[in-house]
Amino acid sequence: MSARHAGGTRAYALQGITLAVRPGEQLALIGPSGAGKTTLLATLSVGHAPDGGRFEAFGLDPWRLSDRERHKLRARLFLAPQTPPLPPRQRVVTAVLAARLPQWSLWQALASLVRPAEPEAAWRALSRFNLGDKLYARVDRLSGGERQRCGLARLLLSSAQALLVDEPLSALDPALSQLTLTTLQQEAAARNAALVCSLHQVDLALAHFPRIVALKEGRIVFDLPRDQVTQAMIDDLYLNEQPPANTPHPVDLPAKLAVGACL
Ligand SMILES: Nc1ncnc2c1ncn2[C@@H]1O[C@H](COP(=O)(O)OP(=O)(O)OP(=O)(O)O)[C@@H](O)[C@H]1O
Repeated sequence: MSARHAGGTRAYALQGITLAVRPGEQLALIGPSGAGKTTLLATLSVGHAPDGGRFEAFGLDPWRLSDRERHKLRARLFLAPQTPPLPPRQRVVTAVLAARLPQWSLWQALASLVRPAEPEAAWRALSRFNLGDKLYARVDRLSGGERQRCGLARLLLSSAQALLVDEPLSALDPALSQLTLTTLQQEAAARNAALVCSLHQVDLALAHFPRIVALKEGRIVFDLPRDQVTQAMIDDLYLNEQPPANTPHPVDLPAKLAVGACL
């Protein structure tokens, strides 16, 4: 399977990806910035159409389904983006309960905007991420890490069977990082859901996940059980990710940059 983005150069963001994830399986996606982790998660969650090859979710090709059927299929997958799209003026309780929308009738959904339908369920989900005290806080008053966990609490309230999580720890301290990964893994195990989690923290990926998939420049570099991943493989994956020893002098700038052309 391959994928590219509409804008920019139309270069492939993913190329020749072969990946099968079984129910209940837990894997970490690692790789340098720009490797294609977010694009892969968006493709797996049926948010981004592949540009070639074959892709199936739960045995169905989502892009051959009707809009209605594809919508139904999407409810079986939950993508937790790195920055959750939470309406700023909403209360946390309402934002978290939005995960229930696919399970509610229109009237239940509208009524819940006025009076939250299941505040206890939202509180339980938030508490698992140590955020129960923010139940009635406004979303735009949360810190970055609190927003991130609020987005993950939504995942707990969904009924998805595939949990796709993009860099859940980017705004969290070490203790909360451990709690967050443990909670996600317990939840996935409890519902026998697949868990695919992109991480920049290679040590945590290796400590928590039995299968490690490494991406670089849109391709899978390795897909191995963690005990077969060596330090040399990791070093190689992140090779060239260090800042250059000599920052280019302004006179070396390409002509386009020098005149500020950005179109
Ligand atoms: N909306 C977009 N339009 C055009 N190109 C994009 C878009 N989103 C991502 N890309 C490009 O696709 C490639 C893969 O990006 P992607 O965000 O999937 O990488 P990533 O591994 O998640 O990176 P990071 O770790 O920095 O989040 C990059 O070259 C990026 O510049």
